[in-house]
Amino acid sequence: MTAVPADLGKIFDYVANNKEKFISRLREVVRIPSVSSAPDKRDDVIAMARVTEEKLKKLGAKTELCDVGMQKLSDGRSIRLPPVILGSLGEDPNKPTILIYGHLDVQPAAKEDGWNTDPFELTLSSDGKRLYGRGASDDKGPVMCWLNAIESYQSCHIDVPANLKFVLESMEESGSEGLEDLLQARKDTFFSGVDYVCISDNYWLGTKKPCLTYGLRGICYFFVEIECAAKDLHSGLYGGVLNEATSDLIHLLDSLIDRHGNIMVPGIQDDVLPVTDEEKELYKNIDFSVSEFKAEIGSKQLLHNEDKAKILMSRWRFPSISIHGIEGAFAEEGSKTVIPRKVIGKFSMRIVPNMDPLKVEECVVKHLTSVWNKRGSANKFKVIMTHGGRSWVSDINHINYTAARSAVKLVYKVEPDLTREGGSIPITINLEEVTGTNVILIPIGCCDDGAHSQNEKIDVLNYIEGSKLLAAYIYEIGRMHSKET
Ligand SMILES: NCC(=O)N[C@@H](Cc1c[nH]cn1)C(=O)O
Ligand SMILES: [Zn+2]
Ligand SMILES: [Zn+2]
Repeated sequence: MTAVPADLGKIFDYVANNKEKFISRLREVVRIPSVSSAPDKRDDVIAMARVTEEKLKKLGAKTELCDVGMQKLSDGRSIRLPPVILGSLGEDPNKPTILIYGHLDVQPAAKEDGWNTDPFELTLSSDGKRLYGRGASDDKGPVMCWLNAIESYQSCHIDVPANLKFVLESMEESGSEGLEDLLQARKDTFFSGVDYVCISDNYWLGTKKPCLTYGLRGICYFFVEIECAAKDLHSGLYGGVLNEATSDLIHLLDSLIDRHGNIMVPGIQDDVLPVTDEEKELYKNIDFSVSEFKAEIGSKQLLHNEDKAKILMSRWRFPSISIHGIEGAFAEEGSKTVIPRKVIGKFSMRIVPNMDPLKVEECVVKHLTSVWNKRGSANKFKVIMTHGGRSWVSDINHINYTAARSAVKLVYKVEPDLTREGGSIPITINLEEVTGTNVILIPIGCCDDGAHSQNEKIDVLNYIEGSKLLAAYIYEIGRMHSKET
């Protein structure tokens, strides 16, 4: 393994010596409940953007809070979308320019959902190893790692070897509404002259070995709505006299996937590319333990039980459908005997390269409409795709990946695995298109961080070494780019 250059060594020491300060930085932002899907939290989402903008300004960045318009809510109201931060630090024509993307919004979280601690109060575990809190790993922790890295360069009086541009949005967990239009509007201004794009918004495949990620699935999100009455009804007085909305909905949802996880929507598999022999080889070398994976999710039996490649392919390169919930259905404690008047089923399909969200929409709407017509219910039926984002696969031979691999080796002293991921960051492909350059995902946290789940955490080690990693990545881009040009 190569030795750490002296300047980078100083930066690594600074990061290590400022662990407490960097943890406090994360604590301050986890405290802001910036839940993008909750309209009543919109002021907090905006506050989070303002606080982060101030932090960037303190580091000397030029910033702009960009208005991206209004959001139409399902009840017909409109509220302002949170602003997107565009920032730039350095404009040296002799340096490469890296565009950094991150998001400041989080998934909802409540103590009653089963958190052991207040989700919006960053809490250190008693052994001092883990930091619990919503957004600790997805994605406030990684965004703070960038700030920690820049502060470390500046405090060590070491020139940052790249110009940095930032695009920090606050609607990622809700389909990145407004961002695509902003990218298009600023294509020839802010987003021009970018040499490399880097995103830290995903996770290691396991808990021990770092990885770099070159592919993501896309996502098509659907609402299917059934209405059976003008008001909620007493099931003793009205049960047995009408087709209930919830039964109709469950029938529709059950038509999407079979017991083996096969998607039953006709046309969906048509565009999925066959697995090549070359691809099969790649899966063989990936460090992934099926038993650890099963233990992590707490599931006794998987669909492809002991087959590592099949499990990874099901997560990374085949489509899947998940049913997320039913709005309007009784879900609280107790035994309420209600017939809900209207229910909305929410499900999504993760999509893979060569699949088009518009075609997916067409297939799903056609399938559900046909199942509905066969059902013969007199109720009202509506299905819509609320957002559709494409998948993304990158070129791992680009200098962006060479620099990141080298950075991982400098920090973690291992060669990273190159992975794809089943989650979606739909804006990734737009960032690639608008800048016309390569995108890399550098994950900071571990697979067991519990993003979107109860007790989300980031390991102190990942947060601190992650700050070093991003500093080393900037360093290696600076070094390799000047060699290349
Ligand atoms: N860390 C990335 C992430 O969690 N992305 C979300 C994106 C999304 C799309 N629609 C709703 N959320 C994901 O679920 O993959
Ligand atoms: Zn995220
Ligand atoms: Zn997320």
